[in-house]
Amino acid sequence: MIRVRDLHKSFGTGASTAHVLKGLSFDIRPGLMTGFVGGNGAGKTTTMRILLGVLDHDAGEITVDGTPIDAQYRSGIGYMPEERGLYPKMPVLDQLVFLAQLRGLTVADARRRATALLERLDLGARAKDRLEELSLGNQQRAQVAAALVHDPVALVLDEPFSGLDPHAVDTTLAVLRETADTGVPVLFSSHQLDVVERLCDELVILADGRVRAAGTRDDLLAAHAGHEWELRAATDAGWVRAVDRVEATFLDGGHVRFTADEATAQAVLREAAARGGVHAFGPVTRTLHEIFTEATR
Ligand SMILES: Nc1ncnc2c1ncn2[C@@H]1O[C@H](COP(=O)(O)OP(=O)(O)OP(=O)(O)O)[C@@H](O)[C@H]1O
Repeated sequence: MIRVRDLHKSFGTGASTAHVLKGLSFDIRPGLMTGFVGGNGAGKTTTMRILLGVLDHDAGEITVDGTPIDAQYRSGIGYMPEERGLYPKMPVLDQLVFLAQLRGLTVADARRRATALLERLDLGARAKDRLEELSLGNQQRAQVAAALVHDPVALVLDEPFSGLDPHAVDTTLAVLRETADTGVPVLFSSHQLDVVERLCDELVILADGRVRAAGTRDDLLAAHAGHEWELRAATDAGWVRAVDRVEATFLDGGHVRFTADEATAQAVLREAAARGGVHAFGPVTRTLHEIFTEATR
């Protein structure tokens, strides 16, 4: 497991110092896909660069299975940087083979792995094309292949799904999922909450240099469930406002939303039934989008 603890990072000096990471802590578990989400400038790319060692941190600790991360482990990480980084003029297959060789694979193994990956990512037919001849979405897939080609010990991917059509998202996801299933920790950042919600096992929500919420989607939904209820009564529900330990958050005729503990909510339900009937009643379910908006406010 990769463990990030109390990470701090500032840019600049004196009055222009920007404290970007302010004690960031989270885990990237082996075999799971961890989605790293946060608004623009939250510190996702900075954190990933520190993980890869291309940027130093000011304080804090990163460990892998309990020991401080080192250059050897870092050299085995598959990284897809925000600024991308393949050569536009070089054929796709050739540069994947080159990258894999740089990471220690033999030419034969490099070629075998690169060819298989391109096939898996639906890019087999473009293997001999120069990168610049590919559409942006296909270039993106080639970047994913580049992060995977050397059989990485971990994956750190900055916005791997941006610009991909839904089919390409699914294809890429399947490849990443297979990699995670071999026990590799996978961290990917994304602005697309719907994509993250669908694709990742765990989420880390970042705001203002700190982790604001983390866990599985269900953990987050449960932790932020609050105690809000929705009642659709057959008759006017204005009386709910006067009930002890109840706070109405929305009221329109027989439709009311209110916060209350479970027992009080059940008492409201019984009262509504006695007053003329109930069409619907239940807890208000939150969306991940609402949780994200609240956590990053
Ligand atoms: N080399 C640098 N020098 C100065 N400031 C920097 C540097 N790199 C990042 N920053 C600042 O750090 C903050 C966090 O940036 P970072 O790129 O990590 O955010 P992010 O969460 O990846 O954002 P986005 O989603 O927009 O890519 C920003 O305010 C950015 O301007």
